[in-house]
Amino acid sequence: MKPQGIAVLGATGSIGVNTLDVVARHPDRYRVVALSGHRQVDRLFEQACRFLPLYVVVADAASANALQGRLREQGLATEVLYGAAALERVAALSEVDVVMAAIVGAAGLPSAMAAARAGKKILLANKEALVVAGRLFMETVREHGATLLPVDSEHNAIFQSLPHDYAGNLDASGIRKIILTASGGPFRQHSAEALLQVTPEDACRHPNWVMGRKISVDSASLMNKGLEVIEAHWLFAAPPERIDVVVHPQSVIHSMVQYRDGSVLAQLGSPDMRTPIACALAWPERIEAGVASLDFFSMGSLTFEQPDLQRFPCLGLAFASLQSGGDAPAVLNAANEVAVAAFLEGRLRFVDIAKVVEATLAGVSLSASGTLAALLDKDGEARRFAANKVGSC
Ligand SMILES: NC(=O)C1=CN([C@@H]2O[C@H](COP(=O)(O)OP(=O)(O)OC[C@H]3O[C@@H](n4cnc5c(N)ncnc54)[C@H](OP(=O)(O)O)[C@@H]3O)[C@@H](O)[C@H]2O)C=CC1
Ligand SMILES: CC(=O)[C@@H](O)[C@H](O)COP(=O)(O)O
Ligand SMILES: [Mn+2]
Repeated sequence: MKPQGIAVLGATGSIGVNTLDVVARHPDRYRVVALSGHRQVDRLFEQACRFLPLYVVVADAASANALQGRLREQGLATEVLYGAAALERVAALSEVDVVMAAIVGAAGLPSAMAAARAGKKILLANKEALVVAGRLFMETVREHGATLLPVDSEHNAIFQSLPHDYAGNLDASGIRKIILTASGGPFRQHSAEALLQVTPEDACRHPNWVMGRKISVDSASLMNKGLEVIEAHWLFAAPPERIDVVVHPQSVIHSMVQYRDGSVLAQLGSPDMRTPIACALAWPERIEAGVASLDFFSMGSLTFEQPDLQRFPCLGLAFASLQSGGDAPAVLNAANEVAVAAFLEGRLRFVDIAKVVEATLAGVSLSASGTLAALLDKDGEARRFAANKVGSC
């Protein structure tokens, strides 16, 4: 069997590194064609030396020139490209069969769309692409015969728990509800007063998962779960009222599908992203991912709670934006990206993230607009509004 060509966009991040860990276990199956990073050029250099891609992509010309020189010194033929257009180019290369979309934030949308337009097999970690442009992204996937496989652990669990021939109709498949599990994050048991004092380091200390800083803060605010509700809506054609969120602090059950006859199918596993990555890479086959089996006897109990929307309003805001439809989720996402960046830089309190998002949803005019250009314009407008709001918090 000829190895499949893979482009890992966001290779230097948490998902990217885990993807390369799985890929390295299967040199007979996968050949790395392209890797991208943004600021972590040293890490990208090491990855290029190990995986010998045809192309690497970095943020700017200066980094590209420096990296090209270092790679030449090593005798490597890898070509270094830079900028957003280069990400779109490598996502559509004829040598690429599979694109891992693992850039964080709305910045990952154009390259994920390019992969869809080129009819690639897309392993989607970048949930923000679906939050910003879910309808358009799903239409593009269908129109160009691309294959979309969810990598986000909850959506991968749902994908595994759905009928294999699921065609986007819950009723036709006898499904009552999609049940997303949430760990509750590092502040699950914090009082409202304690939340006033938390730091970026506290927020990035997730109880179960090791992840990038932006998604870690989203998990702490429950915005991650809100983004995942919107992601599930588009991936599985599930209306908001058919999506439930259940807090499950152990992160062993990664999500569930409840059927009409009372059955609930779930996917369980250790909290290790190599499992959903390997599942998506090899589907419908199963490959070794380097993840140990669950040890049921040492696991202790699995528990469940209601999410608390008073202390964690971001989840409610995300549901409300999904109900509003149109560009409201894009506005929610843009405001959240601005607020989270400000929090991580020490310019905003944790509790003010939700306030900035709420004010932006109320302050920016919302519309039913559908084109990518209109959504990106709205994203820019929402970012400017949110940045002003951060300044006045
Ligand atoms: N981490 C996890 O376990 C999970 C992550 N996800 C989702 O996967 C995506 C990636 O998350 P994660 O790996 O944690 O994030 P990281 O912050 O660890 O990595 C992000 C990657 O994107 C690159 N990047 C950042 N900004 C830009 C930009 N403007 N243009 C191009 N590339 C950029 C980074 O480059 P560099 O580091 O070189 O600057 C890095 O390679 C997110 O959408 C997240 O929600 C979903 C489920 C689980
Ligand atoms: C690993 C993964 O998929 C993350 O999105 C994870 O789910 C975060 O956990 P919580 O948002 O449930 O805390
Ligand atoms: Mn998730």
